[in-house]
Amino acid sequence: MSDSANVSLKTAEAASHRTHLLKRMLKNPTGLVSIIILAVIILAATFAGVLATHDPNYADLRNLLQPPGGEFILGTDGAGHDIWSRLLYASRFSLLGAALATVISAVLGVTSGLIAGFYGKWFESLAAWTTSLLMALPGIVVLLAARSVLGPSMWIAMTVFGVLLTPAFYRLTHAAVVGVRNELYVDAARVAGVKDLSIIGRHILSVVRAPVIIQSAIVAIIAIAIQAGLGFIGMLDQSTPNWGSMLNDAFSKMYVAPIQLLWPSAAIALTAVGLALFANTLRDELERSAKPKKLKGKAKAAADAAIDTSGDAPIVHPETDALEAPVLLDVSGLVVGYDQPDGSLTQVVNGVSLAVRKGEVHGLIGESGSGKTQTAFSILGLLPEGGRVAAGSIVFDGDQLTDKSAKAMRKLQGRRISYVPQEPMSNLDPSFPIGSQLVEPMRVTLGISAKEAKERALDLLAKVGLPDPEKTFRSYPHEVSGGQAQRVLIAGAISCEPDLIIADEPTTALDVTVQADILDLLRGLQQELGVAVLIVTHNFGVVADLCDRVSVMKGGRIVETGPARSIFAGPQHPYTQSLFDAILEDGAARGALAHSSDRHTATGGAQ
Ligand SMILES: Nc1ncnc2c1ncn2[C@@H]1O[C@H](COP(=O)(O)OP(=O)(O)OP(=O)(O)O)[C@@H](O)[C@H]1O
Repeated sequence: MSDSANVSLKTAEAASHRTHLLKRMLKNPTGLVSIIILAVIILAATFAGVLATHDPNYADLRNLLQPPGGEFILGTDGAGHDIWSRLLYASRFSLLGAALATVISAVLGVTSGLIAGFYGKWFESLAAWTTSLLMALPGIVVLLAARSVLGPSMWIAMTVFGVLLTPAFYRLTHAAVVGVRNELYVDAARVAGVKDLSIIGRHILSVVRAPVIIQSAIVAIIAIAIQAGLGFIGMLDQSTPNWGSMLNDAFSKMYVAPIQLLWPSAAIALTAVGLALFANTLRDELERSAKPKKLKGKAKAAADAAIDTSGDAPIVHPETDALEAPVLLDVSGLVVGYDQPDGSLTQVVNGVSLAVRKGEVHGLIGESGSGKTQTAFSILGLLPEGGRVAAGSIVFDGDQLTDKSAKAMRKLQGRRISYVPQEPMSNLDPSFPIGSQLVEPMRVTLGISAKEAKERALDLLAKVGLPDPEKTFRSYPHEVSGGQAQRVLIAGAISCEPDLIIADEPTTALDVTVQADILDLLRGLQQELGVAVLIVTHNFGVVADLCDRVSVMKGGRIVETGPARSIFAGPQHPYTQSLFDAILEDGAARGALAHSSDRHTATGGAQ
């Protein structure tokens, strides 16, 4: 596609996104109310010259304090001004003043927050110092001082006020940017040569967008209130009507014509309500459009009706050993999918069936993207947002898991089904010592005391081969190696004596020698505890080392399944053959599957 075609496609997409956003805002009752309120106020301010029935500054001394109606729609004030006309011009004045303060504080605060957060260094120190200084200044005193030095102009007051409120935007932008500046995707974009401005625009602005929208509404509302306050005490230019001076006039005639207080008060209150509701709805709708959509009712039924599980049946190898153990986990016809905005379902697992017997190690092997993790996450009840089990069943020890609520699943997670993740480091919280991360789950799940949980944690750390359990217990995650962190997570996984451990590529993030030790550890523990293991891998070497049974996945389907030794002896599906060839090219499997029915045992020290 040519560059110009690309550009026009992007422009069209952006325009359609904006139209969708406006449509969604209008469909949302709160959004609709806020848009109506703000539209009325903005239109009144814009067309004040047309809508006003009198000159806002013309004082008709024959018509003081007239009630609403007739020639004077909202009556006249104590000086004979037409309230309707003054209210219209005052709206223009107040809205523009609030917009000026908001734009100044947002532009200064967001820009400095982005630069300080993204680049740090001296600018961050300078910005932090300036922010602290601005926050220490008493705002109203500065405004009064500015008024006496620079005059009664509302524009000057709102400019000063905008600068004073800069820290509000700076702090939230800075905090959000610091939170994402070291994310791996930001590093990856930097390494890929993406320019800083593009990284900020694409990865960082999207993070600060929501809080900035809410902050803008808050600042605009405060600016309107401050303006009204300054007008009320007569600190603003008297030649231009403003809501504050109208309030002051009404206040002084409160006992004679109390209704006059209503008009400027209603204008201020309605504007504040309109801005707050508008910002909330805009933020919600923007966030909603960034999240995957969950289909409901008829749309869900239609998507489910279109589920496609067609495809070749898997090659099933006959049982070579008479396995006596009963089935612990029975997955049947599992379909996992992600609902799409157009009402369709993107299937990522297409009718997977597999069974894991008590005490057996079942390998789920396949290329990247074949659906192994999605299958494992469905069993754990941990599918990412937007994903769902669209068909099929997952029966664990006689219990149907697909019907269970998230709360009911939490009773199984950790206690009866535990999980060993792929990336040990990102699964430990860097803010807490390792010991507390083992102790807390045990206290909650097993209901034991802190002392008992600590003793148990130290035993477990010793059991998973960590040379100095006391030291590891006190260490923070950054103080241990990747291999040690994985041992800690394995200790966590067995801490509540589960019936099934789901290990998702538990050695992928580790170096080769550590991988071997972790596999040895898993095998040793599995044999000692008799726990069933479903191990996700893309490596037949791991299968050779650990597994009794294997299911080979490709494109969301199981293509071949059976006892590991039988598949090793004669892989039948071309895809299984290619996976098998890959391991032979890399070197022989460590396991002794090809020679013996006993999986070999080796020892390895902690890394
Ligand atoms: N949150 C998501 N939304 C939509 N599709 C997803 C999501 N997560 C995964 N997928 C899709 O599901 C498919 C299967 O992914 P899965 O993570 O199960 O693969 P995998 O076999 O475990 O691969 P790997 O070995 O790389 O982890 C992929 O095509 C992926 O694009």
